[in-house]
Amino acid sequence: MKPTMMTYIHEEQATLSAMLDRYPHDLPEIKGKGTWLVLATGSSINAIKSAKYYVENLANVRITVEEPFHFQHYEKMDTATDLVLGVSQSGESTSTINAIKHIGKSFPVVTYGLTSKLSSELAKTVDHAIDIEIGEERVGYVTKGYVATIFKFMLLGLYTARCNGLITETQEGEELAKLSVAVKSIPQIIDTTEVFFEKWKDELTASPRFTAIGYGPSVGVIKEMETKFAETIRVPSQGVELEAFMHGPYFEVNGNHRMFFLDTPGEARERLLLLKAYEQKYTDYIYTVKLGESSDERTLAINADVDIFIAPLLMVIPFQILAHHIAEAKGNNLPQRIFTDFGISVKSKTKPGDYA
Ligand SMILES: O=P(O)(O)OC[C@H]1O[C@](O)(CO)[C@@H](O)[C@@H]1O
Repeated sequence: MKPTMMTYIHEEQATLSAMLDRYPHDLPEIKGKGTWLVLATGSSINAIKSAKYYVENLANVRITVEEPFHFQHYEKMDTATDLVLGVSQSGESTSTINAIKHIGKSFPVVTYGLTSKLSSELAKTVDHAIDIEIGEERVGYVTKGYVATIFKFMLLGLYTARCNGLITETQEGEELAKLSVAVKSIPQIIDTTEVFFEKWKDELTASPRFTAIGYGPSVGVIKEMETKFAETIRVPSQGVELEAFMHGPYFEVNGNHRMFFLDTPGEARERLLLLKAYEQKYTDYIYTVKLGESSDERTLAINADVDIFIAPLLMVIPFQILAHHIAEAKGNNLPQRIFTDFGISVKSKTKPGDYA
């Protein structure tokens, strides 16, 4: 039988747990490098945005995350940059490979690549390749590889903190224990999402438009909702940062709009709740994905003991499942691949994806 998104979603817990067991495995010892540039596109850039704050806080580094094509052609390299990391699950996204080649030729900076394919062009291009450790994901709408990319980057941050003496061995162990708690909660998140989908299936499936709103570390999550819903459900879907939504996009809201609010602790939460209450006057279709508990039936509560920096690893899982289920309920035949010549035609990939 062909694997589906759900096949890989159900493998997420075991995969991440095995990565934890192998830690620090193939992670490089990065010492004395404080200004990192990360280049990635699609789900890979969303994954890095999701892990960025965790890594920055722990490893005391400054991370700039950029779209590689735009960066290569229009941005100016910060000469303080002392590490460049290209992230591509397939290792075959041309923009990431080309930007790394360009930087390697023009600047004396060490390059790393994070990929699940060590034989890929990205892996061959960089000075040091790091394995995402999932093997190949044979469904193009990536799920397991997405959370594994977040996780591996988090583990890289943790190991870097340790290598630079920023945390003790005991603190490193405590951090690994926190990550383990997060990983153990995945089956419960899957179950909760299944119940949520069954309840709201009809109105979600009938939606002409989806918007997700969040802030801080959740921005990676809402951006991945945008990517995953567009790839699978194939109706306009947008992830908008909370404050950005308040400066224009709110004019678009109408009674058909389905809106997801990502409710996480933080200073910005008051504004999120104000916005949610405001929009509830204009559409009935407001849903919340919340860290913690809730008795509200339109809230999908992720009851896991994680902080806001680890939360993006878990909060994306409901969106992965909803993307799959809503697409199937709409009658989109996901195993039937479409636009198979796209990547080569527009030169966004070095080769067609090897999908089931
Ligand atoms: O992580 P990669 O392999 O560079 O892929 C980036 C993006 O490109 C796609 O494969 C589409 O071309 C997306 O599914 C993916 O998110």
